[in-house]
Amino acid sequence: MKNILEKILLTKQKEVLARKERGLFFRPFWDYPRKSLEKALKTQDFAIIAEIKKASPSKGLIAREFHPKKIAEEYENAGAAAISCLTDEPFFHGHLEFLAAVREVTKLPLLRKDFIIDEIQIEEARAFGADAVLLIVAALSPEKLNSLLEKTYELGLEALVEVHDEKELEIAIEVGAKIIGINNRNLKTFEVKIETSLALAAKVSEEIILVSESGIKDHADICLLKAAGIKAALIGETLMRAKDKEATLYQLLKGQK
Ligand SMILES: O=P(O)(O)OC[C@@H](O)[C@@H](O)c1c[nH]c2ccccc12
Repeated sequence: MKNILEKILLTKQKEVLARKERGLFFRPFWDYPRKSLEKALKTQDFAIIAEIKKASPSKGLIAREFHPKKIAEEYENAGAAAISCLTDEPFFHGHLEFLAAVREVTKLPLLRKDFIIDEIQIEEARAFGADAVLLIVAALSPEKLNSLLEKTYELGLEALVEVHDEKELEIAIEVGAKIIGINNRNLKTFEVKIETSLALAAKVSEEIILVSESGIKDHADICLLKAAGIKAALIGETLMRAKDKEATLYQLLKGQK
């Protein structure tokens, strides 16, 4: 039996091949002023990257009503530092067009959240309005990670490099990642443990920006992260399920209404 990450990556390889056969089509959109994710994460006391995600393999359908532009506006009004938008179609019900739609309404840095295995997906990310891309260490050889990172910088984008354990963290540091996401969710088993972030944070030097990802549900979680010296979190489900996203984001940060 293949684990879910292996399944997703197989599907992704087919997607990339098909895209290459069709050729890239560019939207007429390219000189949008890029926003720095790094800067946005540094300027707040605790920064939240708010995620737009309709469904996931671990949770199924998360949001029945789904209007990416409206959600992006709510996130920006609520004081999110940046927005992450899922573009994977088969497993997360995302779309590249959601990214472009969100770009039209937000000035916040925008992250393309997908399983990136090929340079062409970074060109797409830029073409559809992203400022940054996610690169998952578990999905790539160190050589491929390196070349994707180079491509990212060459296109004027930034990368959130995702790790889940100490070995992956070492690789991320080795390739010079400036922003490292620690995924609390094991992509092979779906198990979520915030302790993953707490334990790995101690091994990272101050110049690197750490983002704790997945399973963050309340202010108590954020207090734990802060105590471990982590200054940013990527939050999807908790916000996507909230009727009042503004109030929920405020509660996450402040612990009260
Ligand atoms: O919805 P959550 O538990 O708050 O998690 C958000 C984010 O961390 C998660 O969507 C994620 C982390 N890494 C990924 C890689 C691909 C797709 C999705 C993800």
